[in-house]
Amino acid sequence: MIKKIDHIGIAVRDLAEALKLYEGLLGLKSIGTEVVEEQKVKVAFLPTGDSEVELLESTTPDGPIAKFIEKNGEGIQHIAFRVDNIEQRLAELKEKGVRLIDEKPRRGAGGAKIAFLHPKSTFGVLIELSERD
Ligand SMILES: C[C@@H](C(=O)O)C(=O)SCCNC(=O)CCNC(=O)[C@H](O)C(C)(C)COP(=O)(O)OP(=O)(O)OC[C@H]1O[C@@H](n2cnc3c(N)ncnc32)[C@H](O)[C@@H]1OP(=O)(O)O
Ligand SMILES: [Co+2]
Repeated sequence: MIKKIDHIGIAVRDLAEALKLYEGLLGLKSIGTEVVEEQKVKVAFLPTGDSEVELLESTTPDGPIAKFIEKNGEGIQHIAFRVDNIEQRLAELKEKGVRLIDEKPRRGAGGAKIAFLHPKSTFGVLIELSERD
């Protein structure tokens, strides 16, 4: 079902400041920033081998990233797994009793189809499933 870790999502207050560390000091290279309106985030993706780091800054005080930082401070907010046939994966997980945040895929960064599983049903980790061509 899962092909690889697609990305690790890290919530930050200030994307430009975070890039100074990830690019300037750690030497990763952002492949570009993008606003994903539906998720109320501005993101940058930095490839690390076969997986990526996703830095997320909130675009509004009430978005999921702003709420996460308010409660927990900055840090790892989700892990994303690459899957095929996301609709079928979601249907199977739902049938097995896993709590879905998204019953149907939404559009994520780069046009990927994404859907989140609720951390209360995944041992405390917010899991994103991601399918892209
Ligand atoms: C652009 C895209 C892409 O990659 O393409 C993205 O990644 S967008 C990435 C940003 N988008 C998202 O995260 C969308 C999916 N997330 C959501 O729908 C929400 O953030 C929820 C995960 C449902 C949390 O909602 P909300 O903050 O309203 O609820 P809450 O604070 O009362 O949290 C309910 C319980 O879940 C826990 N909880 C909340 N967020 C968590 C997280 N990130 N990891 C682990 N646990 C978490 C809380 O501690 C709480 O547990 P206790 O009750 O024990 O205290
Ligand atoms: Co993500």
